[in-house]
Amino acid sequence: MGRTLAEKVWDDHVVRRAEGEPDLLFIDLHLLHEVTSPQAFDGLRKNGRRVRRTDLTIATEDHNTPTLDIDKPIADPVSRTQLETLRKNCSDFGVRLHPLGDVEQGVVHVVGPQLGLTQPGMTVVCGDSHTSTHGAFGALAFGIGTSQVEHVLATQTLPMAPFRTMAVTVNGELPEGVTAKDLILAIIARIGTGGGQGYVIEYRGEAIEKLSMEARMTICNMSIEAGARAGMIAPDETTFAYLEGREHAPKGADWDAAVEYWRTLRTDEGAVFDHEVVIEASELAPFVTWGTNPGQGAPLSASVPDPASFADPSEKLAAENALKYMGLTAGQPLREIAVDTVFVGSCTNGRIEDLRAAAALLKGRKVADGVRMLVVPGSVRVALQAVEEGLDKVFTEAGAEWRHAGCSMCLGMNPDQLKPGERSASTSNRNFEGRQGKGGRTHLVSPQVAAATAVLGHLASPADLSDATEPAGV
Ligand SMILES: CC(C)[C@@](O)(CC(=O)O)C(=O)O
Ligand code: SF4
Repeated sequence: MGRTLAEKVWDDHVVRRAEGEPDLLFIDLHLLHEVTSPQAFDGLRKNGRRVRRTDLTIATEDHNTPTLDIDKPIADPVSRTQLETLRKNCSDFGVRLHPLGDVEQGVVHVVGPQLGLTQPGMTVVCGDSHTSTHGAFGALAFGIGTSQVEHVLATQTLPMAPFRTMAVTVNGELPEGVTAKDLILAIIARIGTGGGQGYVIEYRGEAIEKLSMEARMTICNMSIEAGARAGMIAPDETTFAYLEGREHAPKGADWDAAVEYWRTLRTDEGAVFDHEVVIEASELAPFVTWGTNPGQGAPLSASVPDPASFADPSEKLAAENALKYMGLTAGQPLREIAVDTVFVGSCTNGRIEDLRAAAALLKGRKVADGVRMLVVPGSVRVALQAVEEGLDKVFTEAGAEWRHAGCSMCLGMNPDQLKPGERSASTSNRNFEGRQGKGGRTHLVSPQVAAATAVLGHLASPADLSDATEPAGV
């Protein structure tokens, strides 16, 4: 029987297989950041171990870093300790580090692909659940815990329990104004935040093949929000074009050999997935979350749902609690929800394509009075590219704040936070209670919806900025 893409990559990395034991996989790329690496390095020290493959290991600073006054001492003592500890660990163990201020610094899941480190057919791990981002390249990429970070640092291998395979096939084409973010939010709403539990999801179909690499990264990034171990998209000409010439991508004859192998990384005809989901792209519309998990979302044209409409008792209770925390009323049109903050950034939507999309809508327009908009590039390279294209000027002239690269307001671990009761439209990936700051309320949106919302001051889409029409969505 044929094999799926995920099974092929897995099989190519088994270094030990024994009856009744998990396979031991070789890890091609290990990414580190300041939050989930300190204990792992301490474990190496305690056992007198070194980092087995420093050439396959790279670190960056992103979660605790400020996005303003980056040349000043880090004010917050916890953040300062996290960053100083990472710097000492990387120096002590000989691990490459791109620290705050370095031209290659940025959010770890933006930096890996941009350096050409993430490649088709690789196994990629990081102590971060959004490592699934790298599956956009046809890599088997997944988040790991601190003890697993230590195991990989020490051995460059990882014992892994087997996974099931799920195909999410998206037929047709995304309608105008409907983006990869709307698609992944709709998929999560469809299968639920636990629907992907134990699965590696392969996204397939015409609509997926038409996506850029940035859009594919947005999709794979949020696979974890459906509970999936990883998300993958088969590499193709779009992938190769993105990678060719990047710093760590193969060159010359190595490039040719690599592409020859990468072309084999496709699910075989006749291969059977454990589960299949089919989505009609034409039915989709701009999507926003109303609740406190990424699965509590709906088309922007809809209204806040009535918790009584949920048949499942746990979903009903979750909806009741969510509306309470979010300060929303059942039946309230989502377009009538006013926001005071808009955040464009994160490893979900902080790349140059995302900034271009937001800038295109903000050009010649103003951020609404009373709305604070932060635009935070996913990396310094993205920021430099944006400046070269004049996007920073578009944002500042519209009244938005143009910041330095980092995770920023995606999570409340650095100065960029919501105050209690503040409400944001955010291009990040999690809307949990307090995610962006204690008492903060988060609506997950695409960069396009974020920009339209910033201009109008309430959840809105590009169609609301003009007399364009858009599908209502399902
Ligand atoms: C909390 C932070 C370290 C993290 O990056 C962790 C994770 O994704 O696993 C997140 O976005 O939640
Ligand atoms: S941008 Fe957000 S989701 Fe991504 S790694 Fe940083 S904190 Fe995690």
